[in-house]
Amino acid sequence: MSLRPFQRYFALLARYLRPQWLMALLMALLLLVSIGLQLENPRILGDFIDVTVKQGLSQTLILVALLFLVISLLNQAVFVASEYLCEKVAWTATNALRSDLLAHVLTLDQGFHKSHTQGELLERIDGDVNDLTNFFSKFVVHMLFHLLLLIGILVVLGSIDWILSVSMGLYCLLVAGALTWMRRPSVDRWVMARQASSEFFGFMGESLQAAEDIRGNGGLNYVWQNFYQRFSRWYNTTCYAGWSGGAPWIISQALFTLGRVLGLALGAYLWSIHIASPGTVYLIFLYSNLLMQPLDKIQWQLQDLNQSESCIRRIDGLFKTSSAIQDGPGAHLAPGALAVSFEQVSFGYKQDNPVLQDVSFQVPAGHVLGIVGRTGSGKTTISRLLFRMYDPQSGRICLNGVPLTEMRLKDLRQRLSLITQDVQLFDASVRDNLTFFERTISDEQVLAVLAEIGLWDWYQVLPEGLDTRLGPTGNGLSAGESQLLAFARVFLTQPDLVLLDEASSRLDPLTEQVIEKAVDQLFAGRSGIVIAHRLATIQRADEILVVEDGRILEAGPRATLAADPNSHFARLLQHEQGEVFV
Ligand SMILES: Nc1ncnc2c1ncn2[C@@H]1O[C@H](COP(=O)(O)OP(=O)(O)OP(=O)(O)O)[C@@H](O)[C@H]1O
Repeated sequence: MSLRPFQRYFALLARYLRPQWLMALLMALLLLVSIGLQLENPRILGDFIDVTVKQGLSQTLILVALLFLVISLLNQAVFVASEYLCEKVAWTATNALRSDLLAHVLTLDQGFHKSHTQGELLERIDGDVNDLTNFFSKFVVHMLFHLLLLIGILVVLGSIDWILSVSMGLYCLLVAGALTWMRRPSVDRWVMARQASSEFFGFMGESLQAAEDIRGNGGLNYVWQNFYQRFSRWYNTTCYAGWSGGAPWIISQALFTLGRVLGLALGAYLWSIHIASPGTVYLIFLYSNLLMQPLDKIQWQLQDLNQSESCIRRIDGLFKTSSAIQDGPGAHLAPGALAVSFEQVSFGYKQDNPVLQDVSFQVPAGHVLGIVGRTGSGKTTISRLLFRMYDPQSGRICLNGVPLTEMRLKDLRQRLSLITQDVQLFDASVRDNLTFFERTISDEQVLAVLAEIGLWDWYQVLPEGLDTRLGPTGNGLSAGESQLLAFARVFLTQPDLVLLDEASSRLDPLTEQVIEKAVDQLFAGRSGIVIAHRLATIQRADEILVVEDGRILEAGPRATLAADPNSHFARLLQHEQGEVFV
């Protein structure tokens, strides 16, 4: 049998139990005490029988009975204390593992996140770890506890007669071998069951998120059908994995019965050759019975390990998934407005499906670039590349002449801000939603920004001011108000390059006018990129880029292009009446 899975288990255990070594030590001590007490009680019972046979009812008998009671009570108290410690150790370890997994998943690139549903990731971060609770607490402790108990029983049996410990020891080896051999096949079945559960939760997450659209578009039947199919698959694979553990259980019960018979037979044999008294024969029977307890528990733990192993494999796999976007060495960018350059950039979300081809343009520091183009022409992709959500397949992108790949991701993203039409709000206070949990931003700064962008009236009716909770996904805010909050965030972070991707698309003309003034202030002393369908929203742009099918159709200073009647941009302007879409 390969030792690799065990190396994996112990690496994981060592990593998450080491910080709690004191608690784990205490747990081990209680364990030893409990073993001692469990081994002592049958001895007392044996003495009780021998005293009864020799002396009949006597004071010694009462003392022996009282001792038996005290030790039983003590054993229960030790058991409760050790269970408490097990739970504590397990929760601390699994919580640390959960946060490490979450931190790792958050560093993974956009490509990874687009190819996994939120529900699936939740199940992998929480569901898989949840199933390891027993592994972290009971597995080690119980395996250790029951192995020690098993050794203790064999030693005690050896103290009666060596034949007892040798024969029962051989029997234990036989049972352990059989259980290990039967354990392997069901691991893969548990992996399938875990995958089916991730897919089920992935689907549920997606459906709940889109509940409004599904109801509105009559898609309930589709949801029910899929719910049923995925749930059936989860149920069937879990049952299949569970049943595959049934055969080892039945065989182990048969082996345990064999062990009890062996104990009785050995006791009878020793009694027949006058080595054992009736009390000792009973003692041998009790210890043989007691031997079944560690064997049974070890068997159950090995069953549980099947499930744990499937989770450990998946957790391992997640940890081994690395981001396609690697952090740069940390090139420094001078403070102030940033110049942007795209140099022959080509990119596709899939290798053989180019979305941008040979795109080159420059935005001098402090200038604003307007990007226009038809739906699906690649405008948003340009902003994603600038944020290094993805890396281009060829060409390079620079800020102030420094390639993005040379910069630390954190430094890069601190210098840029992006507002899109999809504003992500959190179930947190208005303050936290605006400052993105940054405590160094004062309330005065927040209030000044709210007044500046026309949200003062909205703020004044908030029941608890900045402490008002917005509720899940910004409950209670209109789409336009959410977009205004996104503007407020950017005002507070003071970036050096601002990207607006259809940022004012959900605002009414009056609110847009208010925001426009604020945006003029925002662009002062900064560089900007504005992606827009409505030409009116790129009035302030210095340069214009017209994109079509992932290529640059036209580029140049806005004034020059507007003045050239042959330019594509001028033709678009000529056709613009009110709201004309490009
Ligand atoms: N995550 C993704 N995975 C695969 N293909 C994508 C992904 N995002 C966008 N695309 C595809 O890339 C192309 C360009 O998309 P992009 O969002 O950049 O266009 P756009 O010009 O911003 O469109 P719109 O004006 O509608 O926002 C489209 O064909 C789109 O289907």
